[in-house]
Amino acid sequence: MSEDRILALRRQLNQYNYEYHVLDHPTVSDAEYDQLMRELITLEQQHPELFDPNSPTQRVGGQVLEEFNKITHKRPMLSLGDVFNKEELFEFARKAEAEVGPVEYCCECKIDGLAMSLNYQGGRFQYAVTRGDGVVGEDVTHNVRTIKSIPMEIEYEGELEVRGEVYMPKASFERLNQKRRENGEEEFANPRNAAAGSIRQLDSKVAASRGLDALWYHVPQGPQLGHHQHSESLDFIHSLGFRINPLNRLCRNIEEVWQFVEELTLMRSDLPYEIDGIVIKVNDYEKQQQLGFTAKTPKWAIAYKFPAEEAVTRLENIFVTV
Ligand SMILES: CC(C)(CNC(=O)c1ccc(Oc2ccccc2)cc1)c1ccc2c(N)nc(N)nc2n1
Repeated sequence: MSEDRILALRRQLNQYNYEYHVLDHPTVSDAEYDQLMRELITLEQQHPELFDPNSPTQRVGGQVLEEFNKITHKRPMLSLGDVFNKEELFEFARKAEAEVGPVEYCCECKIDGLAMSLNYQGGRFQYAVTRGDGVVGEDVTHNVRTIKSIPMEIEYEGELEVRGEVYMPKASFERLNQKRRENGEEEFANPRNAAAGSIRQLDSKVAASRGLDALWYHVPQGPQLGHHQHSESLDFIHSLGFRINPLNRLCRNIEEVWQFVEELTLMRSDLPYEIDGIVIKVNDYEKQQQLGFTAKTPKWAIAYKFPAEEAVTRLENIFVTV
């Protein structure tokens, strides 16, 4: 029966997407994947009554919007306070530990992309919304659907929100600017601008061509799922089929956090994506609750920011030309 075949093909192709884009471990050849996809496209054309926006066939884009709708976040997407050196970082830790005693920290790369919130209901992807001003963002569902490492179906029946960063890998950025140079178009200044420009395309075929990816780090339901960011929350997000950053690290104290900062400072240029800092979070949710928030930012998390690279490059140029 065609409907059974369509549902089976969708499940199978979603599984192959997960293996290829999340596990980096495909179990079928591209040829076999393409053949199944062609079969599903044909069957869906014969059965328009079975159209499903979450079908694997819809991930290549094709929807062109007139404008972006706005969506109000169910919970605010908070911003982070910044620190710029070791002294300020240690002061952040001293203040937190003065209030709640010794704490462990979860350290995560601060990917230089754009913050995104995904909504799922009944195990199915519903919409994606940008951070915007933290309260209201733009509905970019049609473009986020083309990011193949984002699952369209998850094993979670209730309503779930997952937050993270959509970004353009350095390799995609180089390819895109190479193409723009060849077409005499203006190049993007950096991967962050390129990602923001791509996710704000009204034509999802353009977004689909940009090689965007995403990494996830927050579920507002976190405290209901366990007691720590690392690793219950991160493991939960990963178990649902989302990509999380393997570089996330649990640090037993602020000295270990500083070791991690020094390590990442050295390896930053070799990463496949740009980072503009490291996010350091008090790992225990009860202690996060005790520390609370300022007007706009958590008192239990901080962003350690790297010195801006282009500034360093410019200085080098000045010395070189002199
Ligand atoms: C820590 C948090 C701000 C997420 N947390 C939240 O957004 C958040 C939001 C409401 C919360 O609780 C409230 C619930 C209702 C009202 C107010 C707060 C708790 C956390 C954040 C922000 C940016 C991040 C980034 N660029 N990279 C990584 N790796 N992690 C990041 N983490």
